[in-house]
Amino acid sequence: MAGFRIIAVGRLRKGEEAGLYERFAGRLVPPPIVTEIAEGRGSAAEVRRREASALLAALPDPAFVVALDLGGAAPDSERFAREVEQWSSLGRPVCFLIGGAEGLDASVIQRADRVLSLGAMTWPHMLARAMLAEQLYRAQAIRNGHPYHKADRPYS
Ligand SMILES: C[S@@+](CC[C@H](N)C(=O)[O-])C[C@H]1O[C@@H](n2cnc3c(N)ncnc32)[C@H](O)[C@@H]1O
Repeated sequence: MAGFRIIAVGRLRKGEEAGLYERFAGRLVPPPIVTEIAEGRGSAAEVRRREASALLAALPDPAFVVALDLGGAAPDSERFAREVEQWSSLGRPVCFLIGGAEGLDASVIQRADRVLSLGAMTWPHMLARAMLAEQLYRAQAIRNGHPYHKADRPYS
């Protein structure tokens, strides 16, 4: 399967979030390519707009864009694994976009082919990056029948 790209606002500094991200991203074959966008300045709307221009400019052509946003659909892990496989079969670079403290601008949501929620709670963007890496690794485990994913728990 071709690799994923993560285009995210902010710099992941050495620390616990980076360790968590590396733990899962390092198990992905191939590991994701990460592009980091500088945090915008100004009012919340300006920040979103500036970050949106940089995020959209960083997209390769013809990207399949998955925007991480609270307003998106929240599939379970098995469904996410199936979707990831389907997106990967399109022959387009699959790019996950993660916003900064002010969230993603409407223009990014409009450009997205899919808007993905990690649940109804708001997570810090660096944690969202690590959680995305974990779910991509889980999707890989589901696809490969690896025991990392215990499909029947907690019900069996
Ligand atoms: C601190 S959050 C932004 C919060 C902002 N007030 C909003 O409502 O979008 C930073 C980024 O992390 C990601 N994020 C945080 N929680 C998320 C969730 N539950 N689902 C999907 N993405 C999330 C999104 O990309 C978001 O733009």
